[in-house]
Amino acid sequence: MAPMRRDGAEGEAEAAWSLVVPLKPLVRAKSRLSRAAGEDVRPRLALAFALDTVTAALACKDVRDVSVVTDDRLAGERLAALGARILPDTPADGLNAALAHGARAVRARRPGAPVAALNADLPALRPAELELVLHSASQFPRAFLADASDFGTTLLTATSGVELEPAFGGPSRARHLASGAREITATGVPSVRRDVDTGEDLLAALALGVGPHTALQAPYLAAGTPSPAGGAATGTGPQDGSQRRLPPQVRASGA
Ligand SMILES: Nc1nc2c(ncn2[C@@H]2O[C@H](COP(=O)(O)OP(=O)(O)OP(=O)(O)O)[C@@H](O)[C@H]2O)c(=O)[nH]1
Ligand SMILES: C=C(OP(=O)(O)O)C(=O)O
Repeated sequence: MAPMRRDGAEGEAEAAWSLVVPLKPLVRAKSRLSRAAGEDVRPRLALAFALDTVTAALACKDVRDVSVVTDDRLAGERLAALGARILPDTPADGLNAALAHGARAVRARRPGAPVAALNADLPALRPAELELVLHSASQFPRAFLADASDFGTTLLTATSGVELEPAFGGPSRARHLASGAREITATGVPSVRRDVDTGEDLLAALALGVGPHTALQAPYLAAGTPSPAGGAATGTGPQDGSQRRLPPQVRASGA
């Protein structure tokens, strides 16, 4: 008998990854973007990144479901409306505890689930690139994808029956390598590696093409953000209302 797809139809088998996305309360999120975004735009950008990340993840055909671990009420409501499951951050003990909690919750419902932790700050994420990465990951018990700087990690996976053992934060590429996870070396997946921590990162994401939520926020950057040409923008910051407009490249939804 042909395997069942997640929509109940018969067809080609697909890996059914459960994704766990951690998200800090927006009031604290993306603190390194304060200078570039200003304090009013920063939490809105953090939410926009998460909405675009989760929208793209849910559109990936190898993703069965997305659970977001967050205590943020607004983010929880908006992400739930997209179709994500919201889990409170009950450990309240930082990023890795939140991810381990999310992975446990996923497997409490679906014991054999392959699980992937995905950062919430990937506003340029494209479903087809995520699919490529998850396909590579499915060949190893644990695997990870380094971020665009080759310093951190944007995605960590554990196939059925394998513990996730998340070790995110700072130089997590080296930590995940040392833990025995296999590094995913697939090329052509820049959107999955493009996390956004700084104004420069945001410009790089805009150049790749961001999702619609981020595109709505990105034009209103504070004057401290470097210009796309590499020079510093002039101005005195958001306090005096001097903000710079950048033309974001919005990618088509689901592209
Ligand atoms: N649920 C949960 N998510 C977290 C926690 N700490 C970090 N995250 C999330 O984990 C990912 C990477 O986090 P960080 O780089 O530490 O924080 P950030 O908000 O992205 O950026 P900075 O404030 O500039 O460090 C982001 O998706 C965060 O929202 C936590 O304690 N609980
Ligand atoms: C937490 C991580 O990401 P960030 O660059 O957002 O700190 C990480 O790379 O492990």
